[in-house]
Amino acid sequence: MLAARTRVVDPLTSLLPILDARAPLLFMRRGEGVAGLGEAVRLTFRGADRIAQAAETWRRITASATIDDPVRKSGTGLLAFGAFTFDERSAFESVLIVPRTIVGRRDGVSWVTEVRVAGDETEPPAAVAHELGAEFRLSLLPGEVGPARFRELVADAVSRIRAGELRKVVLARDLVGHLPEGGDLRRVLAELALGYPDTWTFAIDGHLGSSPETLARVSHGKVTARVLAGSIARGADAESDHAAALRLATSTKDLDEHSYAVQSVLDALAPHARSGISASEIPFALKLPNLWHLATNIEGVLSDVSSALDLAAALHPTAAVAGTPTAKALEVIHELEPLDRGRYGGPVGWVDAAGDGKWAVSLRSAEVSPEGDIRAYAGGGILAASDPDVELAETKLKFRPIVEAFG
Ligand SMILES: C=C(O[C@@H]1C=C(C(=O)O)C=C[C@H]1O)C(=O)O
Repeated sequence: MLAARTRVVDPLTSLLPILDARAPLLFMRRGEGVAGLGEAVRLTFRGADRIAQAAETWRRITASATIDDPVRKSGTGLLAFGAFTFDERSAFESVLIVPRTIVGRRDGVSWVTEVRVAGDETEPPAAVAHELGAEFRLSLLPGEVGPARFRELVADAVSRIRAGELRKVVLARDLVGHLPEGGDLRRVLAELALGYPDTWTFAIDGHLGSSPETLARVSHGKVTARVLAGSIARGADAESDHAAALRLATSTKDLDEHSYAVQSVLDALAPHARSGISASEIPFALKLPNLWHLATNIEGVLSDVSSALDLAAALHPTAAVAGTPTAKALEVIHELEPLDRGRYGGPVGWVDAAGDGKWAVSLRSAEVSPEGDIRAYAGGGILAASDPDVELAETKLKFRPIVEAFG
């Protein structure tokens, strides 16, 4: 049995300094979001229906909880952070974590929620800022799939697509490194948040990153998503940058790749939003510091009681991280990619007791083990027209946020 009590507090200037240096819990964009301290409950899930199981368990937990929440915004009251593996066979755990103390900040309002577990008399940790640890720099080096191997994998995938086995598959490679003794992960999160303010900066169970892609956001019965697929490097000056965006927006290969990803999201949401879901006809070019992406915003009104986590279960894996058709793409990933993606490519985010929540696709991310071993991931959608060198260059750009944040 859980009891949660939410109160408005004096406006906080930043969520970062209150986080735990080695086990930060955070989901934030443009400085607003939620942070957690301690663990009241930690649930782990495995197997094909790991996300659906988590959604069901969360419904049970919240139904029996006592919630004192006069603030009543999305994210106030009881809340769980979650990070789910991309693949059902991953050795990594999929987790839901209910912190003992939750701190939120949105639209000029800051709040704190304290969570108590029946029988535990200890006080939830206080949300106080503490100074960041010493600066550090580390290099991330090629891991299991180095650049040469990645090019081979892309070439293999292209020939399988040309042979008609599937239309699109997303392949990834990895970089590895080690966190120095006492390394404060808040330094990494601060770099990510500063460099990529328009993305979701997250840290959940040692999985952290800065994702531009919203898998599903539920707020008061409305669902929104942002699909990304199709990428091009930013230009060095205004003119070439504009030309790059134009090239992306008119590239048949990228528009095709994008439409597969949008369709996979529309199909998965349709049963939950019967009165219709709308997506813009033509994708727009989303500008990030390292890349342009083709992007489509999707929105609808929920026609059932699905929580944000139910929708994450319905949506994962989208064509943006797996491919098209999904089952075949997963098979090809298993065959070609000798990596355990961990929570990269999986849903990361939070859900509250009302079912509201925000889930991103974990991209531009890394796993940091309790021992400090780091593995970062980046990938891209491979189509019949893909070129191994271009795909490799794209993963370099996608690694940039994480490489710079650690370096
Ligand atoms: C797979 C990644 O990104 C995804 C693939 C993209 C692409 O292939 O163009 C673009 C954005 C993401 O949906 C990644 O960042 O690792």
